[in-house]
Amino acid sequence: MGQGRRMKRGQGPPGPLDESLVTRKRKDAPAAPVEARGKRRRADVKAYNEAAVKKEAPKQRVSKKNAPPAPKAKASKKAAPPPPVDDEVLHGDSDMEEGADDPDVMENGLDGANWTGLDALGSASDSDGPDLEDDEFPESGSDVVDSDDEVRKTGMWSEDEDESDVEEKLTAANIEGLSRKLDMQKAVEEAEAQAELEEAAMQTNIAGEKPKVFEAEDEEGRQISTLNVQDLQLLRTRLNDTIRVLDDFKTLGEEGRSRAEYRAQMLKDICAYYGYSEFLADKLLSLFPAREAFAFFEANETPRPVVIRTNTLRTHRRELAQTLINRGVQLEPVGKWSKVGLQIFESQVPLGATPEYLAGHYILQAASSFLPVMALAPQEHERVLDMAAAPGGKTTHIAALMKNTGCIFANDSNKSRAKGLIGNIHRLGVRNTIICNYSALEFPKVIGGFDRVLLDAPCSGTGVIAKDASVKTNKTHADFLRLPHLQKQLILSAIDSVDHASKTGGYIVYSTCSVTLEENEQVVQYALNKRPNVQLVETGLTFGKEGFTTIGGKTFHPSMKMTRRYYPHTYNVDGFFVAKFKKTGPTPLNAVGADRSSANGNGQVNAEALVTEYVDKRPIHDSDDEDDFGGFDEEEDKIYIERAQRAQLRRKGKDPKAILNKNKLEEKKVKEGTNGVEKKDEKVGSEVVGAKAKKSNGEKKIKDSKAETNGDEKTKRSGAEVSNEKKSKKAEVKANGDKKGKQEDSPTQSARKSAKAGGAEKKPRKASGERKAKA
Ligand SMILES: C[S@@+](CC[C@H](N)C(=O)[O-])C[C@H]1O[C@@H](n2cnc3c(N)ncnc32)[C@H](O)[C@@H]1O
Repeated sequence: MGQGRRMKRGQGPPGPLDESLVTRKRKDAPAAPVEARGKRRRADVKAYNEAAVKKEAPKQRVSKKNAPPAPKAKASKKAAPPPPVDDEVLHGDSDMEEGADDPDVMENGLDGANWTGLDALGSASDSDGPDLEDDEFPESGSDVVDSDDEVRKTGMWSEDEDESDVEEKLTAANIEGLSRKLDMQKAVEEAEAQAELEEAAMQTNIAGEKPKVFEAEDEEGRQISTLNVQDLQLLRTRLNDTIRVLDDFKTLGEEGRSRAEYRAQMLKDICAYYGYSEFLADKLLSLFPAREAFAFFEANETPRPVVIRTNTLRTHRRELAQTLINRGVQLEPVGKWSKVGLQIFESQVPLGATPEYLAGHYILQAASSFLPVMALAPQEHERVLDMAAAPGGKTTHIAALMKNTGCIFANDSNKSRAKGLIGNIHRLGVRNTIICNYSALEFPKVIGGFDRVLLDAPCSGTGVIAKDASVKTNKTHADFLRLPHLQKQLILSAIDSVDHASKTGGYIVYSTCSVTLEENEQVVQYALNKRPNVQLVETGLTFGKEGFTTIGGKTFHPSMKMTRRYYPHTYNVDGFFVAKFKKTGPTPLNAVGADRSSANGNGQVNAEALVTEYVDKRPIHDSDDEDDFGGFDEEEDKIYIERAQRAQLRRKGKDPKAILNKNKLEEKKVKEGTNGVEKKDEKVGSEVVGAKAKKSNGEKKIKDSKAETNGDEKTKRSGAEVSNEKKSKKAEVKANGDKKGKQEDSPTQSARKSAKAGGAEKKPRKASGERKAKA
């Protein structure tokens, strides 16, 4: 925890829920701006929001001292009108099992702070799909997968109630608990607001007077640069003054001082006040105008609301809400933008240990983590790859949207995290998911041809500083080289793993819980440069700021505005980034040189491209359009396939010679016409051995891929002197023994390499050498 955070008033465990907001929310239209409250930080954020709306420099200081009196929300239970008719849903992202280090993991603290309100963010996107509709109005015998009927039938809502009835009752049940707290909260806030006003009256600069930001000493003669714990208030005052000046530099700037000097002072003060390293504070400060940056840093000091996502594979939202309310949980739907989430205001039971939690009726998940999955919009019966899936918040959401149909490959390179993924998948009743433990860089060699791919990339976590304050100080320049490099490689893997010809999909979603350019726009731009066969498309998300097209002298492709940015200070969600691509065609052979650098004024992407080792991750296509990728050498493939078959059969204790000879005989017959139609795929026992069989399903694909790899490796190891019988025999034994078969090249790649290395005619010779060796 940084110094600033430690020292700051009101820091530490999440504060109590400000229920005045809840009441206000019920009273006001959902999209109404949240009223300022007594707490200093929130007043600052409000001031920022107001300034942004009015687009004029605030005349007064922004701090709590200067904030206008906060209108008090009426706390009375009676005063609360019925809730909006539209059903809002709350959801969260990660599970408690997800581990404290996971950005998705929610803190246990409950804080209702919601100054812009998750409920004011537009309506749920289509991607929440019919599941969610069902969730709203479940019929008996609906699509709930597991039998938790006893939990579901609670009598709060009868079958024939309409939506508004349901909402009214849900609200009524909640409001009783909420209003008690509201009364207490109201009294505290009024006292606090009054104190702040008095304090502000004493300290506010006279309007129009130029703030003296660069005074070396405060009025008591202390050096401002050596401000200590007791001087936080002074630091804050100076921060406010600096921001005022930067807002209206012409009028308020001191003579002889440049903007850069004020900015440098602000940077210094932010580091001191909030406890950031100068490196990171500078990076974050550069993303926003001064006032907005301040709001961002402020928001990072407050926990985000606790949210749970209803698992529609097991229950319906309103039934879950009813059950939890009965257990003493105060909750409310998150907003119209999602139909599966519930925002938790207070709970008398640990949310990670309720019977409903253990039965998989919900998962604790940050609201922002819904967004990439909503953008992905997986369809029933599709094949979906979640490349970095652990601990599974998004995988299980995808499974719910797909109603447990189709097939999800949930991959994570971290074995222990993958175990958490397994746990969540079981708990939530997901049955359409295969878990893998590869580096995602190995895709699509592991398996490709997906309808959709989600890459929720490993990142620096600058969007979740409220959850993990260590990010403030532990991120270095090296991290912002290493992570973007990995992200760039991963995004190419993601693109190459998608089937551009998918009838229902062909989409890739890239997301991070970071707000830096390096991990977001620059990665997306890199993908556009390297893969001209993708383009950005709308995410379908109903809120979020547009991605940057120009910032700080950098220029990105105009379509970057279709990406979405989320910030704690604008939406009260974790900082997040979401981009959606559509793959429009196969990756061309000249992908390395593919360049859209005209879109990038600073040439940065190209420079990076030069130092980025190109890894060919084009999909191993098995369809008829393989020629698009340079074509196959059938003869050569046959040799590889045979080797793989032999190895496979030997592993199974069968005699490869006998079986393969028999096959050859049959093949000969077929070719001679003795056997009717020419067959391409043949079977040995129950094993599919034809290269083209891999298109039939994922499992077969993996088998073939492994088999091919064995053959490939063997070729490599035997080298150009395969005529040496001993060597090739050894190589074969080695390759066959390598059951796991660390995958290296696909047959296509291998063919390309060998063609480059010295002509196709060499290969058959090698192979015949090996055959001789075996004989
Ligand atoms: C942001 S987290 C994913 C959170 C997950 N999508 C969810 O919703 O629960 C990033 C994950 O990437 C994994 N990871 C890091 N490098 C990887 C790689 N090269 N291949 C696959 N996964 C990787 C990490 O282990 C981590 O679990």
